[in-house]
Amino acid sequence: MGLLVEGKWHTDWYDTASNDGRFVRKAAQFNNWITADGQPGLTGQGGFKAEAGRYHLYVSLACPWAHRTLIFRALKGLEDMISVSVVNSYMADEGWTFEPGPGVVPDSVNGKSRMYEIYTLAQGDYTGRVTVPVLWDKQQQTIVSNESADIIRMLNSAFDHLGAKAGDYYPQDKREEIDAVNERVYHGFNNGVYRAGFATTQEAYDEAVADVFAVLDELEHKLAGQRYLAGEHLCEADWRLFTTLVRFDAVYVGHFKCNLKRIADYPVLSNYLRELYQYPGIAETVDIDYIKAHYYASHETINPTRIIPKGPELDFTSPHNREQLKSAQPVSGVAS
Ligand SMILES: N[C@@H](CCC(=O)N[C@@H](CS)C(=O)NCC(=O)O)C(=O)O
Repeated sequence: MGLLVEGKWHTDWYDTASNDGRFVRKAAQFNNWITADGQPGLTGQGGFKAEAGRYHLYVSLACPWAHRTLIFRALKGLEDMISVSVVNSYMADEGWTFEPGPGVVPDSVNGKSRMYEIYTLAQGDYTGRVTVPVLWDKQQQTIVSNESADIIRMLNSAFDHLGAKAGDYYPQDKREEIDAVNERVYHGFNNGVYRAGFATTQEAYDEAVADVFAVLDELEHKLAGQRYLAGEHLCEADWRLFTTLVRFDAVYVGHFKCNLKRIADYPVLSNYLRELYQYPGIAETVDIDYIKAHYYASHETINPTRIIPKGPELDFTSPHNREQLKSAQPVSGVAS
């Protein structure tokens, strides 16, 4: 674990001391958008036109934020248009690397061996954390974005005219509702598990765990009466929830001490999780062994022995009962 300061790599764990033991996630620093015509998007510079073969994703299979981007690449059928590299699951003194190992797909675009070299290639004097996912532009030789929330919105629509699969996971008429759910799920749950796991005071941990389970209790109730988070249509908010749910029993219960309950103890959420896992193309984006290897081995301050637990036994392939709730075709026709 480390960070870049003016283009130089420094070995450093997260600073929680200046925040009373609380883990505070820093905002991403590359905020450009790929658009259909290359016009500027919501933030950043223009000049990133959607083109097949032009862009590359750098991901870790462990990272729930990077996982979102792999899911959207699969949902939208962009595998042939956007290439991918996968870092080694072990993140140590050099940060993310392309050291050979299970699941690793080397950096075929820039031939680098460490992720921080991709950041310095884009910006020689970069200061900040070196995170995945990174969306890379092979043409301009730079980072388009390192913010997963933005990347999935680009993948959702910018490549549609080039033959991406139909399906709008952020439809205009649902945006307000999706944004509100995202807000709650992000702070309390997606980032809540990290706030619990990386807390260095009892108070910070207690606060975070209370948030995590308040959200889970709420969602268990909500999803008992509706198929998906924004109603009958599967949407972006569901996929953002999914990446944390699918890691929860394997990693967040034990390693991050979010152990009041497991997802297996929530019948509605268990069925919902299985439905999303079984959605075409999704199971292939989930690698539980890689995920466990990353968390238990990389966070030395949390698990100094680096022993990876054997369990739990998980089966996301068994039947779910969600068909009994009404579903509808997403706006432009993805099967429900
Ligand atoms: N805002 C980013 C957050 C990404 C993020 O924090 N990724 C983690 C892995 S799960 C990372 O690369 N951490 C390395 C570090 O902080 O040094 C996003 O959602 O894209």
